[in-house]
Amino acid sequence: MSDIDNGRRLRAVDDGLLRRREAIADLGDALRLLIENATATEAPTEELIRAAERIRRAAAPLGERVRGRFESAAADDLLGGVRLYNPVTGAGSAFAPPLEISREDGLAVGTCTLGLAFEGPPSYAHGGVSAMLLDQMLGYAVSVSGHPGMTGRLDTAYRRPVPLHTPLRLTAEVAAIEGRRVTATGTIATADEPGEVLVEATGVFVALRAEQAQRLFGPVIGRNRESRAG
Ligand SMILES: CCCCCCCCCCCCCC(=O)SCCNC(=O)CCNC(=O)[C@H](O)C(C)(C)COP(=O)(O)OP(=O)(O)OC[C@H]1O[C@@H](n2cnc3c(N)ncnc32)[C@H](O)[C@@H]1OP(=O)(O)O
Repeated sequence: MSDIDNGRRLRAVDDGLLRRREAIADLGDALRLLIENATATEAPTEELIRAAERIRRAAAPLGERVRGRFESAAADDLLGGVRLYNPVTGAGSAFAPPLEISREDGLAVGTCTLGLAFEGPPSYAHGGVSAMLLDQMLGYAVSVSGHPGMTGRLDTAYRRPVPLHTPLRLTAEVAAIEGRRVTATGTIATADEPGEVLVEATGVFVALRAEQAQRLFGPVIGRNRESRAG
């Protein structure tokens, strides 16, 4: 195959991957709409019965070819940090708000709006959801600092309830690095009142020893390398 043919083939692969990622994000949007509407609905009972049938029919073809626990999604790039089904940030995840994270002057800043599916106390977010968002925020700050690790401890202080249907602003930053331990702190506030902290968290992330990483993730990383190569 000539270099030009090779280039065309590579571009076709890239276009195919891009198209698949867009399709996954679009399916994720549809699923999130479904979850929010199914949580908020006061439609007649007959409509609920019909909807359940239609949803089961729509789900069936997706279940015909599935991956197992140790296979990452074909459209993911594990080593490159692309995780389309991350339950907090993944565009393809039905559960994910999704939280969008970027970096602003060394600070990780996240934005999302929580719907009724995330309700704990009436009209406010479930406390576990706030902890999940902060775990991801802190984990992101720790990863981009170049010292990735797994959450060993996450302490959350719930100062005020987190309102649903309200744009939120989250922050996170690394506070200390001591050997394999990285401490990070983070907050949740509303976008309108970023100075009023609703929830704050401190997390300790522990870098894995090589032997630990191999034991926990060896099978997944091995398969990811194989699929990249082939
Ligand atoms: C650009 C790229 C962007 C990518 C973005 C990606 C974002 C991803 C975001 C993802 C976010 C989601 C992330 C998730 O959801 S991670 C999923 C949730 N976490 C887990 O499942 C972790 C389960 N636990 C373990 O695997 C082990 O216990 C770990 C790995 C944590 C420790 O292992 P191990 O037991 O072998 O450790 P060690 O005994 O050798 O101790 C080592 C050091 O660590 C200190 N220590 C240990 N435990 C704790 C503790 N609980 N509190 C405080 N400190 C602790 C210990 O004192 C010692 O310190 P020192 O004595 O050396 O000073």
